[in-house]
Amino acid sequence: MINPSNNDNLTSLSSSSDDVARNFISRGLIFLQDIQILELLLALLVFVAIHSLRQKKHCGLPVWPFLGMLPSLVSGLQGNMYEWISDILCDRNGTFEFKGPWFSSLNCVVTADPRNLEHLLKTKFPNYPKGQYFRDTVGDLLGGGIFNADDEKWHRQRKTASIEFHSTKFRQLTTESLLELVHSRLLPVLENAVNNSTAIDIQDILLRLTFDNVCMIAFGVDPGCLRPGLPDIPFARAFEDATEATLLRFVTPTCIWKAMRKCHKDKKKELSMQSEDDSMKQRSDLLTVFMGSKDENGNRFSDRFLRDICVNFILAGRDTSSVAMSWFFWLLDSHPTVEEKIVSEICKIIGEREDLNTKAPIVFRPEEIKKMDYLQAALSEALRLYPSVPVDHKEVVEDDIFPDGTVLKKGTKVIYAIYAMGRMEAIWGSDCREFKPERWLRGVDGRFMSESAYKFTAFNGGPRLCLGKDFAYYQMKSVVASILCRYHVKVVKDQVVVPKLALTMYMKHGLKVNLVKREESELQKYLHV
Ligand code: HEM
Repeated sequence: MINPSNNDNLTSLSSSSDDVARNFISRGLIFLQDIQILELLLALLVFVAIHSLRQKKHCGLPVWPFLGMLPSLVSGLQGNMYEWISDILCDRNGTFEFKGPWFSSLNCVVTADPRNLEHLLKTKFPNYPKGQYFRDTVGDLLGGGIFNADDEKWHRQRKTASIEFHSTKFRQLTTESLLELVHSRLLPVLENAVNNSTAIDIQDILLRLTFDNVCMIAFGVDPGCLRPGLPDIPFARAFEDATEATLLRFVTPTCIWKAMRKCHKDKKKELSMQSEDDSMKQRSDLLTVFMGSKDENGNRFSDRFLRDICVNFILAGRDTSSVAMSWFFWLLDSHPTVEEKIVSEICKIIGEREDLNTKAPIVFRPEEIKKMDYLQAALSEALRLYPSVPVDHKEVVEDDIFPDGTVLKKGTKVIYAIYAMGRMEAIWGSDCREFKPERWLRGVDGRFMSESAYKFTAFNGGPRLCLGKDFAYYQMKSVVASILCRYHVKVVKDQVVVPKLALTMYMKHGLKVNLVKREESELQKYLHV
């Protein structure tokens, strides 16, 4: 208790009341400071909100101080990124400028305007190379290979590969290897699944098929991914890991290089033996052709460069067509009339055979595959809506202006949104989101008519048009026709189908299907129309 007569007590009373006052003042000051900080934060928030709202009206997307459009990109990444880009591009009449955070190199121009595509892929081709940024990102995996090369380095590879792709020997190799793969490997695996009544992941099976096929074409070696039991192949797994790692820029794909080095050392040994043994069958795979070629100085290509060539070709031809077929089968599941028309076309073509034997298993001939116009239209329509390469990119060398008026500064990155292009009413009309193979057919006899490569950009366009386009169509038509004339492909209930965020548009969860044998009577019905 406090005694008023006691000085000490009084002193202590007065000092404690001073303390209380001091405490009170300092707390008040802290409180005021807190309020000021709060006010400041509130003011900043209001500023940012007003700023972003004003920007939204101005540019289509909010541009946040320091962060640019990053918050919108992050929220776009939560859902379907490609749909998000498509919506913005439709809203912005085909082109928009993405502003990344100030500390990043994400600034770029995104376009889906065919006039701009023609400009950058053809008219001003030298001004739009892949560029340093791309080379730095994927250089560890692609090295100096065709995908990663520009200018003379690209031109040299393109010329050699182009001659090879158009040679009779190469066409023969691709046709024969595909026939073998379909009949000795794909169909037995499918038949096995039918007999065991098991659902299969058709995307996985098709990826295995095209991986084996492209390895046979690129360096004459069959890795055997598509076999009963669907074995895990370390080389294929290493390739997958390395491409995924490249996307994330955490790359050290030594495992691939070791595998590639081994393949091509074996090939060197084989070639040296070949010169000794003339009776050995002549090989016509890409590696053999490049090993026999010389550079502009008359020197043989280095081992490292040959390895890059192989990696690039595998990457180009490995997943693109299998992924396209997977999306195609998924679309077909909900479009039975399209399926009926494809089967009817196949049967009609088979029915024209003079030596038709309805009891023998159907093995398509190359000239029959080429006649399948409706099937080609249906595959093109699937690729229009689900292009295997959903976005691609270039870098601006010198300041330029796009035909739509967009100003481009030297060094700007340009993204062309192939997926979004299939969803632009301005390009394909109001039914652009519908799966309609008929839009590719012309005339009374319904012949397939290709579209401008700057409108339908699934295979790129201009001097860098996909080198494997004809082969890819041939491969996809052979595989699809061989499956559809034997089975109905039914997607399992509750299958979630969404694209994976990667350089190639895989289905994130694969595509589980049940195969149902097609009745003989159904084929007979079409055979006699
Ligand atoms: C549906 C199947 C395919 C699609 C949609 C497709 C699409 C493309 C695209 C978009 C490009 C341009 C890539 C870029 O420059 O960034 C390209 C280039 C290329 N494709 Fe394909 N492709 C397919 C199948 C194939 C196949 C099966 C092969 C080979 C066996 C192949 C070989 C190439 C090559 C070598 C290039 C590089 C051309 C160059 O840069 O000059 N493609 N392809």
